[in-house]
Amino acid sequence: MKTFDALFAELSAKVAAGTEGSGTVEAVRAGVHTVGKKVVEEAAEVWMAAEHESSERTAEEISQLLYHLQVLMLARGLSLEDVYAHL
Ligand SMILES: N=c1c2ncn([C@@H]3O[C@H](COP(=O)(O)OP(=O)(O)OP(=O)(O)O)[C@@H](O)[C@H]3O)c2ncn1[C@@H]1O[C@H](COP(=O)(O)O)[C@@H](O)[C@H]1O
Repeated sequence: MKTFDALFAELSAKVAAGTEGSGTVEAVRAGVHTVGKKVVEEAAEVWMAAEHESSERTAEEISQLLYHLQVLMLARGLSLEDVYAHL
């Protein structure tokens, strides 16, 4: 099972390598404005799933929000440590 840290390491490596065919690389190239809108969209989907859908659907939407938050971190050049420092 993939963890938050393992996903971030995977995405960081893809962005650093500029891996062609990677949706993450494409999203980071699109920039903070585009990724930020996706974060807001995914957050709304988490809210709706939590209120109206199953626990499994909610967990799935949360996983997508976590992914898009990591893409936003990469687009801003933030590390896990930058964020963990505030937890
Ligand atoms: N965990 C994820 C992940 N979660 C969500 N997403 C993206 O978020 C989208 C889901 O958003 P929506 O629910 O809005 O679905 P959608 O409306 O059909 O998607 P869009 O039309 O908005 O792209 C998916 O289509 C993926 O593009 C993810 N994309 C990639 N990953 C993981 O990231 C890693 C690297 O992926 P690549 O960069 O694509 O190689 C791999 O381990 C993947 O499993």
